[in-house]
Amino acid sequence: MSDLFRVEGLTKNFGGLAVSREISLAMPAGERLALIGPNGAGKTTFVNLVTGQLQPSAGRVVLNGEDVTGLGAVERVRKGLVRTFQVTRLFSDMTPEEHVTLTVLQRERKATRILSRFRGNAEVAGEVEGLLGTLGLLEVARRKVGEIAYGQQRLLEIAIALALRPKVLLLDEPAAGVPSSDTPRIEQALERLPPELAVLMIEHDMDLVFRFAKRVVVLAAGEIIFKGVPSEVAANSRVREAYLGNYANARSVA
Ligand SMILES: Nc1ncnc2c1ncn2[C@@H]1O[C@H](COP(=O)(O)OP(=O)(O)OP(=O)(O)O)[C@@H](O)[C@H]1O
Repeated sequence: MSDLFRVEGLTKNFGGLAVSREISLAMPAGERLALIGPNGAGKTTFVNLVTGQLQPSAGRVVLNGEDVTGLGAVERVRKGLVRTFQVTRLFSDMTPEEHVTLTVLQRERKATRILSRFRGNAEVAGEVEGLLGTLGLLEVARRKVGEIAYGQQRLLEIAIALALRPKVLLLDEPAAGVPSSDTPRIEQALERLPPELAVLMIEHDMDLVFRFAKRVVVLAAGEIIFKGVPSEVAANSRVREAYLGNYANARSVA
């Protein structure tokens, strides 16, 4: 019962198609969990069910012992369930500093129309600087988002999510679309996430998954087919068959 977060029997049907089938898993504070699986396995649907973008056909989402299944996405964010998206949703004419400042003000329910008034607010500015620093974005804090590297844009999404003070953070493919030369930057930023935060990451980059995750959950056809530590996952025959075969063979993982 010490789990910070858990889902029980989470099920979603689209018409006759079962996209999530009785998914149950729990995360303690400080968790670093990777959710992997082939395209169409239902990973994004799962995140949508957790964060309230979708309502389940059956099952529960429980945060800090509270059943939040009936709550909408905004209420869940306020309770600490926060996500990033597979594709960036930023304003190209605004700077990282402005994005994060607006998010902090929104969280505090301050009027965001008067952003300029808060620029000089030391408390807000200090928090924003800390968040941008955690994600390695201080050097581009005042550049327009449209002018910074795509990898930095993905990191800014995480900074924005952190500005909402999550307890559970769901990262939907943080390295998707990022050139491989930039993935170390993403990896370093992920290492600096607050230790008490529970993080669930969907990712196809297996090197990143195996370096980041303490535990791995494998989804195939809407169902969990494996839960375990990274060293076990590559050796599991069901997982190799469903997903990892090519990766494991390429790396000679026994
Ligand atoms: N709104 C919807 N209506 C009907 N089917 C849907 C809907 N959303 C998703 N699906 C189907 O559910 C299945 C799971 O999709 P989902 O996007 O969750 O998979 P995924 O594991 O995130 O895939 P990817 O790795 O490609 O992002 C797919 O077959 C998809 O076509």
